[in-house]
Formats: sequence, structure tokens, C-alpha cells
Amino acid sequence: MIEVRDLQVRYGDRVVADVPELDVGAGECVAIVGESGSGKSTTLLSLLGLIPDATVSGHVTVCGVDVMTAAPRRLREIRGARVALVMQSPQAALSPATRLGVLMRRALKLHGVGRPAEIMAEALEAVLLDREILRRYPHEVSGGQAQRFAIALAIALGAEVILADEPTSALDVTVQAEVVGVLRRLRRDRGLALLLVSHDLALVSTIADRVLVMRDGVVVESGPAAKVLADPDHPYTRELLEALP
Ligand SMILES: Nc1ncnc2c1ncn2[C@@H]1O[C@H](COP(=O)(O)OP(=O)(O)OP(=O)(O)O)[C@@H](O)[C@H]1O
Repeated sequence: MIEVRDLQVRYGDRVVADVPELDVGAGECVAIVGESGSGKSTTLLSLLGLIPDATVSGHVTVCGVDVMTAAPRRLREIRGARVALVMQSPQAALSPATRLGVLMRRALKLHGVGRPAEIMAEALEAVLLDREILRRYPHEVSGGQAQRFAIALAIALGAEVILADEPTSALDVTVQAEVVGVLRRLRRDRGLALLLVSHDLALVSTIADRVLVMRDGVVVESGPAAKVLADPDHPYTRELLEALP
């Protein structure tokens, strides 16, 4: 679903992300970890061509679309539909004066999704939310519910790939587990491909198959999560693990 080769992102002369190889297949979860400013979000956003100020080179294919050469129309087709972006604070992205049900119906209409009532019910069930949430306004739901609603919206629009940037870091610990549980189910039951950016190694260890560790824009270590997190080769990964509470 995601294939990256020799991706390089520069602002002027400064390389902020250099990723030789990154693959995420259907039903897989790959996590990019590293401290703030290491280039994680830049890497994620470049997969959808969403960093217009930067110079980007390399090969990026997402859902069969060559992101580097695709026409804007082709990119718009995958953004927000086959590929969903889940951010840290979903409430900020939801229009405050619109009930969630209205918002979801509008999004489905915009993307030409048929059988909206059925699709909405199915999507809410997949993220373990009660239909009653559709009557609420964004400020009337908790952070965890808002995040699960954002994921439900992605599924309703037909997402095959979720790019998640710190999806749980704005949530308290018990709610974090809910969101991670939902993402795990979606991988298993729907074969969703998940690329997760997180500085939270404890979270990553519960969900990722493979991990890329980034520092100052460079991938210093990558491999199976079980290996990298239990027996890291690179001193920087060891430092990150030692910093865990
Ligand atoms: N528009 C921009 N112009 C110049 N430099 C930028 C721009 N956007 C990001 N950067 C730089 O790119 C580097 C990588 O940033 P990025 O946001 O990808 O890091 P990150 O690992 O995701 O950090 P965080 O967890 O804080 O989001 C940082 O040094 C940042 O200052």
C-alpha cells in the first residue's frame, strides 16, 4: 500500500528527512519514532504531497499512485478517501457548529459514497461508537471519542491506508488504549495499512510490526518492532528506550 525509496525532503539546503526505504502492506503497521524535530511528520506528510514549501525527491507510491509524478486530480482522489490522515487533535479539524452526523453525511456526499446511512452505521460500529454520537457537536464529545469519530469518518470514506500523526498524544492514558484497540481491530478485520508517527515507544510496542527510528532527519535504525524495541543496535534507540518512564 505504501512504497518509499530514497525519499529526501529539503528546506533550502537543509535535509529534514532522508528515508531510504519504507514499505507498509495491507494489514501492517509501521511506526516512525524519534524525538521532536527528527523529521517524522515531514516524512508522513510527504507521502500525500502535502509539504508544498519543501523540495522532495525519490519514489513514493501510495495505493498504486506515484505521488511524485501524479496529476493533482489523481492525488486528490486518494487524499481523504483511500488514504486518511489522522492527526493529534481531531476536534480542531471538526467544524464546531456542525453536528457530527451532519458532518459525516456531508463528507460522504462530497465523495459520492452511496448507502450513507448503512455506511455510517458500519463505520461507527467498527470504532465502537454508539450512533447517538451523531447528534452531538464536536465540543460535546471526549478527545477519545473525537479521535474514534475521525477514524470512523476515514473508514466510511473507504480508507485503505491510515497515516496517523501522534494520534493518541493529546489523550489521557485510558483513552489512548481505546484508540489503539480500534486501530488494531481495523488492521485485523479490514486489512487496513497503518503508518504511525509517535514519540511514545510504549504505545508503538503494542501495535507496530516494524519500526523506523529517526534522528535529525536520518533513519538510524529500522527493523521488526520486537527486535528494535527489545534489543536495539543504535545508541540513540537505546537512549529513547531509557527515557521511558
Ligand atoms: N516549513 C518549514 N520550513 C523550514 N523548516 C521546516 C518546516 N517545517 C518543518 N521544518 C523543519 O523540519 C524538521 C523536521 O520537522 P518534523 O515536524 O517533521 O519533525 P517531527 O519529528 O515530526 O517533530 P514533532 O514531533 O515535533 O512534530 C524540523 O527541524 C523543522 O524545524
